[in-house]
Amino acid sequence: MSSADKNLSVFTTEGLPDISAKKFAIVVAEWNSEVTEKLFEGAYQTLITYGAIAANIVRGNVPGSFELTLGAQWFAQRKDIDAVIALGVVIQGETKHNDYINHAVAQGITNVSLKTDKPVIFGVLTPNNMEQALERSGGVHGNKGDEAAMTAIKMLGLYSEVARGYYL
Ligand SMILES: Nc1c(NC[C@H](O)[C@H](O)[C@H](O)CO)[nH]c(=O)[nH]c1=O
Ligand SMILES: CC(=O)[C@@H](O)COP(=O)(O)O
Repeated sequence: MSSADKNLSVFTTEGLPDISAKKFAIVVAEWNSEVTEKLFEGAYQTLITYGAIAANIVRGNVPGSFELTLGAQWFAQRKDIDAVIALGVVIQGETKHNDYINHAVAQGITNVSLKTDKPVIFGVLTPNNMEQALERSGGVHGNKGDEAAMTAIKMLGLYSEVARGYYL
């Protein structure tokens, strides 16, 4: 299923955990900031809508999506941070540069998540053009930022269930 078949801002919300005491870091790439700001707004608002406290949401900017990995790691290593959301937009250019960035960030974010044992969410759009980016940042296909925030919330819920022996 692609974003065209599933609106990124529509998700199931039953059984979400209480996140009022959870602390989130949102790392935002400055490249294509007209789009990444929309991703940030979506992620921030979704966290607030589902119970996060504004004072428990911190933001850090990085120059480009390639730097999201290290930025995310700096936050994820902090004891007080429960989940990190990495937001970026890598638009296809004339060369394969975008492929290198995309694969590095996807793998890098995965590594940070596993290394720190915390949800580190891949909120990176990899569109062919700006039109596709806008469609996925509050346009016809919803907002990847909303989806990224909801993913963080759901992963925290699963973690707390597993830690409490819910699945034994
Ligand atoms: N072209 C895009 C970039 N490029 C910059 C890199 O992410 C990186 O900052 C640079 O290579 C220095 O390490 N970044 C994006 O987020 N989006 C792009 O479309
Ligand atoms: C992410 C990109 O593709 C861009 O920075 C590079 O564009 P190009 O491949 O046209 O050099």
